[in-house]
Amino acid sequence: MSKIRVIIAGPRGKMGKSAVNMVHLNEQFELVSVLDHKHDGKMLNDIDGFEKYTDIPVFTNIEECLQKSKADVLVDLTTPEFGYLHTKTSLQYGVRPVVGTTGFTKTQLDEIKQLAEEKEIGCIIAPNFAIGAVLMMKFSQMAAKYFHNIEIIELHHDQKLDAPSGTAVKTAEMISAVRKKKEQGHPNEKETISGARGANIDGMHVHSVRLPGLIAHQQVMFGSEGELLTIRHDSYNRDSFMSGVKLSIETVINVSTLIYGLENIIE
Ligand SMILES: NC(=O)C1=CN([C@@H]2O[C@H](COP(=O)(O)OP(=O)(O)OC[C@H]3O[C@@H](n4cnc5c(N)ncnc54)[C@H](O)[C@@H]3O)[C@@H](O)[C@H]2O)C=CC1
Ligand SMILES: O=C(O)C1=N[C@H](C(=O)O)C[C@H](O)C1
Repeated sequence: MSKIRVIIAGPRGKMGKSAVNMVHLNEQFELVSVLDHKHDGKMLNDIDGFEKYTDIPVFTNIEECLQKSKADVLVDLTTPEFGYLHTKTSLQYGVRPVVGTTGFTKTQLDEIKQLAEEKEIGCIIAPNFAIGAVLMMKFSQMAAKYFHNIEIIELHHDQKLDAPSGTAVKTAEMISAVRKKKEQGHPNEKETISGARGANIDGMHVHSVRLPGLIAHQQVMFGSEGELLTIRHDSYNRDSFMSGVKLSIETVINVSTLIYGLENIIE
């Protein structure tokens, strides 16, 4: 069987570095190029820390990268603004996106879905690639059938650009799909300082903590009379996300629509 040809966008980032290594170590994948916003025309092994990855060109222009690389899959681990541009352009060129980048709006997700369906090629957008985090979301969805009072607390490193996290938004969406419509807290509740009750997604409140030293953590708290259920997941390093990236690359080759969330592909 021929190898799956992969481009990684954002190779020098925290996630990008782990993804470059994972693709390099997997025999069924071939890293054909990387998309960066610097180092155009260089080879990846010219960049400090990447000496062992030979014969991999660096592009800064997405269209040139897609035209020259003959790739099957583009893995995007960049920023909300560029991740969206890369995903759309990749679909336009018939290269299947696997997107870990978070912070897309609902409208952007709808546009991407429409484009993937028009082009009849797969696209996977996974707000969280860690299997434990996907289980945390699924368990939260199960618990929400029995506990209707829910607060979500997500905790991340202080370099994160988007808040709330993609995982928190996805968790709230999955809960909303099974929970009767409900506004959390007292009906007459008033914030004396704006933001005190966090973001409100379908009546659920989401609190974003940003601190150096943290990686990626979330707890979903379910309160009821005399009891509290807390479902928590912690990622302690970026390798925790790599089995999900690998599964997504393998899966995106065989689908022809947008899959939003790894819970739709893990059994
Ligand atoms: N789905 C998941 O499981 C996970 C998703 N993420 C998301 O992945 C994204 C990246 O996260 P980190 O690696 O922690 O961030 P980071 O800031 O360490 O890396 C982002 C990289 O993107 C690069 N970049 C920026 N603009 C670019 C452009 N126009 N073209 C190419 N590269 C560009 C930057 O140079 C940087 O190296 C974020 O949106 C984050 O929320 C992070 C961890 C897990
Ligand atoms: O920026 C991060 O680090 C992470 N982002 C994703 C999110 O927004 O949920 C996934 C994970 O939480 C790490």
